[in-house]
Amino acid sequence: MSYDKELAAAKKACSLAARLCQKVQKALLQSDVHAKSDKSPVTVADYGSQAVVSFVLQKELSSSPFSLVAEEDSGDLRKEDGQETLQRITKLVNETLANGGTASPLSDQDVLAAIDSGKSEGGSLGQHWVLDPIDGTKGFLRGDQYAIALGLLDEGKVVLGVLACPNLPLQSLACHDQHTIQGKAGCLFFAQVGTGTYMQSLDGSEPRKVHVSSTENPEEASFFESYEAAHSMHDLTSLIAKKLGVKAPPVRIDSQAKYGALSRGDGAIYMRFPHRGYCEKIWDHAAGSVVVTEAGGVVTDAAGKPLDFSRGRYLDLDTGIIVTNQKLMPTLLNAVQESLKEKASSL
Ligand SMILES: Nc1ncnc2c1ncn2[C@@H]1O[C@H](COP(=O)(O)O)[C@@H](OP(=O)(O)O)[C@H]1O
Ligand SMILES: [Mg+2]
Ligand SMILES: [Mg+2]
Ligand SMILES: [Mg+2]
Repeated sequence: MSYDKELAAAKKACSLAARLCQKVQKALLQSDVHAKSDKSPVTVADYGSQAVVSFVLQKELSSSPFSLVAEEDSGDLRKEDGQETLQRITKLVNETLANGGTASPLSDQDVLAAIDSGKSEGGSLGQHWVLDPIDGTKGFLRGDQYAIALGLLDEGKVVLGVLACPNLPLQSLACHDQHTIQGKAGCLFFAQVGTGTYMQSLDGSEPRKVHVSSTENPEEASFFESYEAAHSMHDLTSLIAKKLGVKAPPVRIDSQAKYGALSRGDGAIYMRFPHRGYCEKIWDHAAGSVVVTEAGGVVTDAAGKPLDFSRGRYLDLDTGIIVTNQKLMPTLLNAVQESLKEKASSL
């Protein structure tokens, strides 16, 4: 089965959403940042990006039934003190759609409806789009890495993924000082199951096929992890890296830009170990995982099991997520399990 039509719509939707985000990041005002009920930040760009992607997908694929599992909802925008923010979002969405050649101005109500079409529960039957309108909101607020991440589930499996990374340079991160990483145009990664992973610049250069690093020697491998220590245990990853003999310091960047960078071989390993009690969401990994696996990589939980995207909005795992190439995976898995045991026995 080919998903060419869906892929074309997904690329268009993410590229437009990326433009909206770039505009907001340039002019970021403190008043555009709000705290959600779980205290995590959300900006007008998170909402605007979700509305743009949802609207473009529905317009481009109007003949197919539409189901979207997305991070944000419009609850706070419907409150009395959300009206001004909503108007700003509507204006941004309309400007972005008009610049992208998609006319028909949306009302505030249309924007609320577009955002709320992301309330699907997903699951193992039929097709569901999975969207993180801005993954790495904390990175976005710092002026660092973030991604618009869109995947498609078919019968519980991720069959396509698009990652728009507006601040990721086209050249390898290995050539950059990680504190000054900023790309001019940004990157668009896309993968369809069975056909490989491609990368192009967000302003539309010719796509090129990408592959994960082929290194078999963990000493030569560098590894990615979250910038935010609250999102992943940096002490545990440092123990694992030491066991593996990894020489390079960790590359800490926000968002699924890590999966994109790994898919083109900028580094060979990505490790993510949330603190106790955190439950991973499918939109934080759906697009990234297919981008990496189609580039020849492997994504598993810390027990070596593949990620199961068919169980609803959450991934049913509590230990962590590890990503690398096929040759390094057994060595990485060993080091992970030994380190987890050591950590448990030292508590
Ligand atoms: N305590 C926690 N542990 C692990 N992940 C967390 C977390 N709090 C938030 N996150 C997730 O980490 C994502 C960012 O990933 P990274 O750490 O790789 O930059 C966030 O996505 P959003 O920014 O879309 O909310 C959020 O879903
Ligand atoms: Mg968030
Ligand atoms: Mg996210
Ligand atoms: Mg997000």
